[in-house]
Amino acid sequence: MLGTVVVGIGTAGRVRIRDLLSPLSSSASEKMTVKGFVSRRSLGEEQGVKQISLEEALNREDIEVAIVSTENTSHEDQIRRFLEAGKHVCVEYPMALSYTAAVDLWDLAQQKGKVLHEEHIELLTADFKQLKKDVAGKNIEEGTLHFTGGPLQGGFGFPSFSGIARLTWLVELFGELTVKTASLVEEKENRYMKLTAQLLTQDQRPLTWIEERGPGLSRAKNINFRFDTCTMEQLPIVPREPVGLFMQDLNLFAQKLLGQVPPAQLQAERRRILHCLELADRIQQLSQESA
Ligand SMILES: NC(=O)C1=CN([C@@H]2O[C@H](COP(=O)(O)OP(=O)(O)OC[C@H]3O[C@@H](n4cnc5c(N)ncnc54)[C@H](O)[C@@H]3O)[C@@H](O)[C@H]2O)C=CC1
Ligand SMILES: C=CC1=C(C)/C(=C/c2[nH]c(/C=C3N=C(/C=C4\NC(=O)C(C)=C4C=C)C(C)=C\3CCC(=O)O)c(CCC(=O)O)c2C)NC1=O
Repeated sequence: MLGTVVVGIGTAGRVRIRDLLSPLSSSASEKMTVKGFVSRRSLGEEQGVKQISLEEALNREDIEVAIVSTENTSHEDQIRRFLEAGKHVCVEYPMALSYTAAVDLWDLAQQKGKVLHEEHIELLTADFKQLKKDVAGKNIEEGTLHFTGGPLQGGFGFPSFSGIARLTWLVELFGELTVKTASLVEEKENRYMKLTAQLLTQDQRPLTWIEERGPGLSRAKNINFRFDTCTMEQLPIVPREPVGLFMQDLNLFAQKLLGQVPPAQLQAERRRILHCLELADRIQQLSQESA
């Protein structure tokens, strides 16, 4: 059994503990067992699981795996510590708030011979899986992905990083991209922000990504994809799948821990993750230059 610690008890961390306590039967995650959790607050217990200190989590030999579910600004440091301590790491996206930090972390994981896995539940949703099928084989001429949501608490980093899931959608659908322009409108007093990035596909087709957050904005993604043969103006409407998103991700991570994921798939994932973080970095740079 792979002893596991969960770090950070927010929405994601609680779901991680829940899933570890009742893994999907006959799945790789049955090989994981939760040994404790780490929090900066004194919580004592969570779902019957005991709080332990970060030091204990790093030093205990029966803990081989860490799931990092804290706010984004602390991911890099926590991943580094757990990898240095010889643990495998699963981190909620984004793994870091700069491209160079992410490259360093992947190098460290390789050097230590440990699995580094970045969760991407946005790729596991039923609507995305259908969208990917619908887009396959079509030629994009121009497209927009407009995300709206409520304001984020502090610690989530620049919006191209906290919104990496949208960038990851675009890259999964249309291939590697370049950034043409980017700008950020921020009204701190209103807790409002809007990031607009102009991207280009390898065929020089324009894609616009808008990430907009403010009070009263509900969590939604609007698309407008113009292809040579048709236009898509809404996400496919499909029922939710029976297995939860974080549970699907846990299974994928567990399969990596058990060596069941082909190297080519691991490499492709790593390349996509680094590409998206490089785009996020460039978007941040251009936004700050244009400000
Ligand atoms: N909630 C979701 O559905 C998803 C979340 N994620 C990722 O999971 C991670 C955690 O997100 P959530 O659980 O939703 O956030 P959250 O805000 O519910 O939880 C974050 C945890 O960090 C603690 N925290 C935040 N700032 C702190 C500070 N400055 N000092 C001490 N403690 C602090 C909070 O108390 C909480 O325990 C993020 O990286 C996010 O991008 C990724 C995909 C989906
Ligand atoms: C209800 C309040 C609610 C909160 C506070 C919330 C937080 C939240 N959801 C996220 C992603 C996400 N959250 C979800 C889904 C959910 N996540 C949930 O907490 C719930 C209940 C669902 C519904 C099934 C998905 C699928 C993602 C991946 C990114 C995406 O596709 O939008 C993220 C990561 C950053 C981001 O991509 O925006 C945060 C911080 N999501 C919420 O819905």
